[in-house]
Amino acid sequence: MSMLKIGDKTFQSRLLLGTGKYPSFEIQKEAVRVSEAEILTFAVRRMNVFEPSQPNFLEMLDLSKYTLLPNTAGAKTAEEAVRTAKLAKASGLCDMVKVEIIGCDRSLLPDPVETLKASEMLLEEGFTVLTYTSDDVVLARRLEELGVHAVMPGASPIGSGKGILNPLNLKFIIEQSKVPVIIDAGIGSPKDAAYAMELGADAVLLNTAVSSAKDPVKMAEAMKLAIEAGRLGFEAGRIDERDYAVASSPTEGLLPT
Ligand SMILES: CC(=O)[C@@H](O)[C@H](O)COP(=O)(O)O
Repeated sequence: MSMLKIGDKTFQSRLLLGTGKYPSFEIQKEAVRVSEAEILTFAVRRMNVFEPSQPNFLEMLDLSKYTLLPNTAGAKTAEEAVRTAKLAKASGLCDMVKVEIIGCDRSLLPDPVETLKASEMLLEEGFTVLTYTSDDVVLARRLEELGVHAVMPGASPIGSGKGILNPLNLKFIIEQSKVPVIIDAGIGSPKDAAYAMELGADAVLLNTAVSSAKDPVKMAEAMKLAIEAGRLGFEAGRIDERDYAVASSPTEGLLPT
């Protein structure tokens, strides 16, 4: 299977894992292990990164094995997002950042205007920028034109588990993009993850589907396998769909009955 390239980094795994809402750090650690994810995202403002007295999941990991992807969750404006990203960089975490600026408290959908602005500001500051966006095709193109290193359109609202609501928009975004497209948010089950990959996505970022599953460790493995299967299927090239049947066995040269 081909590798995933984001900015100047390459990855074997096409699963990016969020780090919130696990029942315990032990279960989370095991889920991360079996998922074989190499990129872990976490909300800078929720991780006790700057509070040494508080428990911090990152302390439990061998960080040399992972690329950390700090995200700006909690920011409502471009300026707040930039401040958060700079804080993460100053602490030596990573110069990659996931721009996440929520514009609606109920749907948790991103604010397109602030998202575009923050992405531009962070690119100017030299960050490797991965931007969480809605499945808006034109906005995804504008982000790519700015120079972001990956676009991350949502499948459906964060934590909803509704899966892919608009496959056509995702297909358009994938077709037009020269940077990686990472389907982010709303994945509910392995079938959604496989579908995203079969559409041609470069990777999937998910959190709730694993962390809140009855058995997060099993689900982490299921997601890993689904993403691998979906990618392989995409690379193999699926058959065309047709309305009428075509016999699977040859119809010529049959023995007389
Ligand atoms: C962890 C993270 O970055 C989330 O904001 C992300 O969008 C995942 O969404 P789900 O929890 O729906 O997978």
